[in-house]
Amino acid sequence: MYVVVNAAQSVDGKLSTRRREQLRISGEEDFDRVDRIRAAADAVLVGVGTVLADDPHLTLDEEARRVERLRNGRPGDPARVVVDSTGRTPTDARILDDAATTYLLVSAAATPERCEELSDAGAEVIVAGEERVDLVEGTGALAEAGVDRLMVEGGGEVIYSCFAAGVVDELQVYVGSLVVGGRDAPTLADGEGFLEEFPRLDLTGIERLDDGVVLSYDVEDRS
Ligand SMILES: NC(=O)c1ccc[n+]([C@@H]2O[C@H](COP(=O)([O-])OP(=O)(O)OC[C@H]3O[C@@H](n4cnc5c(N)ncnc54)[C@H](O)[C@@H]3O)[C@@H](O)[C@H]2O)c1
Ligand SMILES: Nc1nc(=O)c(N)c(NC[C@H](O)[C@H](O)[C@H](O)COP(=O)(O)O)[nH]1
Repeated sequence: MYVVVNAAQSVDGKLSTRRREQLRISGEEDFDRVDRIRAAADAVLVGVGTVLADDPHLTLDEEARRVERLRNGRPGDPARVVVDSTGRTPTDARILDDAATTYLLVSAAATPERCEELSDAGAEVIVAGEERVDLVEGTGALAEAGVDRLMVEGGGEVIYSCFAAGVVDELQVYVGSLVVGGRDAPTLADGEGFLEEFPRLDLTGIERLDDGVVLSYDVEDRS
């Protein structure tokens, strides 16, 4: 499986404000770039923190891209994936509508009752890990379900865990020209943080879009 992480951050590395409310960092050109990455992916993954904060839909904005996928024998929209240890995704979340398949990666900490409620609401529930979702196991299960190309759209906790699990191949970051600040605002990679063996990146592209810049990287020595 090939995994590409995409996020939009302020110049000081924040994904949103300290209130963890959705913040529009990207402009039109960058959202179009995001839509292109989604269109190339078999599935788009977010953490439950992002579902609770943003209630994202994660489908394609551009109808022509949906038509092109269908013409190539693929589902019109990529599948959606939520990393959600205990199954906190609301059953009326937009991500659970019938626009595309939605996988919920839960851990053994999710009760069977909650898993049943979520599968009744339309989710394909996959158990991976004991307390928290194990992303090596979870991405392995997605690969078995036919996901060859996975896009990770955040948030900061899940992006950190993807790097810690060694599953990331590529990172694209849009740096918007604003300062958000706040020691508690989510950043590109939160979690516990690395003390050694920092993931090293190879800068492959710099592009000016809207009033910001897209930085593209390959991950070196993916384990
Ligand atoms: N600017 C952007 O590109 C962008 C993208 C996505 C989200 N966001 C913002 O980020 C914030 C949400 O990010 P976040 O970091 O709070 O949440 P997140 O989306 O990264 O979800 C984290 C949650 O997932 C669950 N989880 C289960 N297993 C896990 C594992 N192995 N590793 C990590 N998490 C695991 C935990 O409940 C954890 O709290 C919101 O404010 C949202 O608006 C911004
Ligand atoms: N690329 C990008 N630029 C931003 O400025 C921003 N706030 C996000 N945020 C990502 C987050 O995951 C959002 O929830 C989804 O971008 C919403 O996706 P939908 O439109 O509902 O499909 N992403």
